Parts: sequence; structure tokens; C-alpha cells
Amino acid sequence: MSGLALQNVVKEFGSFRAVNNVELNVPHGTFVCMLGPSGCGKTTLLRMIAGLDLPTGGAIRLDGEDITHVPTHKRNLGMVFQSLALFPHLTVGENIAYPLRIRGAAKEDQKKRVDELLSMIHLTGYADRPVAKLSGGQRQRVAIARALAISPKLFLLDEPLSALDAKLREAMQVELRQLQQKLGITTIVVTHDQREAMTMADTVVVMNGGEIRQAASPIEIYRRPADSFVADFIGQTNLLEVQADSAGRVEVLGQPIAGLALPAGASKGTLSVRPEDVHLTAPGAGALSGKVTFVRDLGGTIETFVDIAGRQIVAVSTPRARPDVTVGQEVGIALTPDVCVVLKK
Ligand SMILES: Nc1ncnc2c1ncn2[C@@H]1O[C@H](COP(=O)(O)OP(=O)(O)OP(=O)(O)O)[C@@H](O)[C@H]1O
Repeated sequence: MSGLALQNVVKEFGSFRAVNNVELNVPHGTFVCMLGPSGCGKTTLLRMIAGLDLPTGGAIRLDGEDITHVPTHKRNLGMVFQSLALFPHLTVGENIAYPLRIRGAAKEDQKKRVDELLSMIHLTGYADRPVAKLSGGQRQRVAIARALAISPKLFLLDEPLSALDAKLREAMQVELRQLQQKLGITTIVVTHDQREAMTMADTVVVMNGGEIRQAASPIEIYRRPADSFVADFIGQTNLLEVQADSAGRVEVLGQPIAGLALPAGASKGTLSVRPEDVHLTAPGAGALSGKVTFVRDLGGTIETFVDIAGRQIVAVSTPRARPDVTVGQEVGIALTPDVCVVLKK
């Protein structure tokens, strides 16, 4: 297969298993974001792909070749890791040309490639600037250009935008994705920022406890989470216990809801419904009923918190569809099967 394949990859530090039997195929030219809580093993996995750590078990293949034991400098990688900062005493051009220079590229070839890359990162004319005089975003773009100078087979980035302020980070996410699409380079980014992952990735890989919980497109991860960990980790969701009643119907908080099905063979599960899919109705008109406990008006969205038998549900609406409710009011909650996902417990 063309691209990257992780086959049963394991990493142990002493008796602690940081990465547990990871299987993943990254087709050539795709963009993968690895996402998960702190300590879930995403950096360790990236370091093994980079050759900076050796797996305890399993294999890593690039375009069909087993590279598990190939040293980093022979893997043909571009890397932007937090620890690999730019050389502060060199100019922008010298930084970008550095990987070409140490590989013995001719001076004119270096210059041509630097100009090409500067145009790609929208910094044409910046070759002679000292990197110390660049803004945070410009510096990050130079780091990206330096990593791409050798036209690598694989582009690896670890939290590349985390040092930037929120606005710039969002702009850079779009830029990075556009650059990747233009070059068609297989790219893997580690991030803890789900918005970043959803913006850039063809495939989001959600990890927890050293394992992949789900690898799928951003929209599938959001709409069809594989389990309650993924549902809760990605975006906001309402999680409610569900079980089969004596007649085999699915009950949510004691109320049977038509059209819901439990996972095969299960008598219990967890229902996930996104706040934007929760609709408030007149009391008694919905599948469930509860009492409004709080209304948060954030300008662009309005969140209504409803207590149902001690469980809290959040409904989100736009100002135009603002629910006409006040704190303390009884409301109904409409739950339709098409917006609910029932997950394994
Ligand atoms: N060299 C090491 N020796 C021992 N334990 C390690 C080592 N490197 C990582 N670990 C442990 O392995 C686990 C996974 O670490 P890793 O850095 O891959 O997590 P992460 O998902 O990238 O977290 P973060 O988002 O905080 O960077 C953690 O529990 C960490 O403490």
C-alpha cells in the first residue's frame, strides 16, 4: 500500500504500556490528526513514526517498506516538533536551506527551492530577514517550509500551532491544510485541539489510554462516535443511560422512546444526543420532561440547561430560534431517533 501503515504497534516504558496494539493505515496524500487527552500516547506514537523512539512490538511501513528500524535521517521525513526550533542566528533563507545545505545541494538549487517555499508560505522577499525579527506565525511558517525543503515522503507535526494565539492559530490551520492539499503530502499532526483536528484532517484518530478509540472522518466522528468516550471528547454532547424495558423497548430515563435500538446483544447502553439536536417543546409534548435551571446567552448561541430527574441536559439554539423559556419553567424535550446515537456501555 502506498502511504503509512502501523501494524500492531506497541510501546512500553518499563512495565507501563504507553501505546497498545495500534493498527492504522494512512493512505498516501491524506491528512491525519491524532487527538486525545494528555498522556494518551499520541506523541509517543508520532515519535515512533519519526524513528525517535523504537517500538517494543509491531511494525511501521512506509510505501510498503518496513521502516521500523530505519534511522530517522533515512526515513525521508519533514518534522515540525516543538523542540525543533529555528536557528535564531540564521536568516529565514538560511534556515529553510539548511536541510539542503547539509545534504550538499548546489547553491543555486538551494536558492530556487527557498524562493519556491517562501512563495508557498506567503513570505516572498523575506529570505534575508533574521528569524528573530519575525512574528510567531511567520516563524511557524518558516519552520514548516524548512521541514518541507527536502520534499519529504511524510510530514510529521507535534502541536505545531499551540504557541500561537487563538486567532492566528485558526488562520494557520487553514493555511496548513491548503498547503498540504496543494503538495499532496501525507501528513500526521498531533494536537489536543479538536477544532484544529476537525478543520484540517481527512481522518481524525481519537486515542485514549494508548489505544485508538476511533479513526474516521471529522463528520463521522462527530455524528457517529464509536463509543461514549469519543462522543464526550469530541464537541459537546448529552449522555444518558438507556436500557431495554420488559417489552424490549428502549427506555431513556424510564420513558420508552420509539425507534431507538440498543447495540446488538446489549440490554443497556448510553445515548448520545448533541445539544443542537435537543428541541424544547411544551410540557408533556416531548418524549421527556424537565425543568429549566439556567439559560446562557452567548450572543451567537443560546444554551438552555434542563434538569430531568436529576440529570442535566443542554439544548443549544440560535438567537432566531430562541426558546421562549425562563428558569424554573417546565418544558418537554423532543428526542427523535435520527439524531440519537446509542453507544455500547
Ligand atoms: N520516556 C518515557 N519514559 C516513561 N514514560 C513515558 C516516556 N514518554 C512518555 N511516557 C508516558 O507515556 C504516556 C504517553 O505519553 P505521550 O507523551 O505519548 O502522551 P501525549 O498523548 O502526547 O500527551 P500530551 O498531550 O500531554 O503531550 C504518558 O503516561 C507518559 O508519561
